[in-house]
Amino acid sequence: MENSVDRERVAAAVRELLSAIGSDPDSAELASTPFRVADAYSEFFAGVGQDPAVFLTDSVPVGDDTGELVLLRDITLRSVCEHHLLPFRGRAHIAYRPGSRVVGLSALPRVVQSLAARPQVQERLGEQIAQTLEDGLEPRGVLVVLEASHGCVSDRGVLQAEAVTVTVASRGVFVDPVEQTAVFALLGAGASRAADNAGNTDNGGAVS
Ligand SMILES: Nc1nc2c(ncn2[C@@H]2O[C@H](COP(=O)(O)OP(=O)(O)OP(=O)(O)O)[C@@H](O)[C@H]2O)c(=O)[nH]1
Ligand SMILES: [Zn+2]
Repeated sequence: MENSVDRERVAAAVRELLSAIGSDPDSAELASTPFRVADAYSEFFAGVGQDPAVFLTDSVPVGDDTGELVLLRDITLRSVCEHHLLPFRGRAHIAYRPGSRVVGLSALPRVVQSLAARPQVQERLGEQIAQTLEDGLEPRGVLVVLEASHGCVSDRGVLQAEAVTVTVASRGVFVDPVEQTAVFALLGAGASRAADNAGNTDNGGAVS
């Protein structure tokens, strides 16, 4: 997949950043840093300009007797907050009840990874994952639970190293809090935090 990150420009910006903080970008110790950071940014922002729908094109029809819950829990989540360009990381849980189509399980983490690899806020990321699945699979319902620790909350500012942000995004049948509860029960302890924070709207709740 094409990567839109311009490594040369990132490296030049990092040289400028190093100068701005009073370091010498030409010192032997920092000589490789600009391109190392550029390589890291190429990973962090590989999803910019990508269409995550491409990962759902191989969905397959299923019979009429489906519609029962599919849950892929504990998907590794790594993104970058758009406010501070610091990482936030944790887990994504995706539940859906199929309509007439299901998708290979690996497609779900690929959608997460694509949408996470761009400057994000957690609430929008969850909503975008839910909407991508809604549009691509036309399921009876989708529920996306994200749990993440934010570097900008843990390592600077309020310095809350233990704080975990839980967000919920729902579509279709999972807008109903009763339907959500069944998924939270399967998710166990992490899910009870989600349930506490979910509220009863289709946009879910968020606590930083
Ligand atoms: N809702 C939400 N807020 C976020 C997310 N990531 C970071 N933030 C918050 O965005 C806010 C940015 O606030 P600002 O006042 O503009 O920035 P700041 O002065 O660095 O804020 P502090 O972190 O409080 O020092 C902070 O409260 C962050 O905790 C996110 O994914 N969702
Ligand atoms: Zn931040």
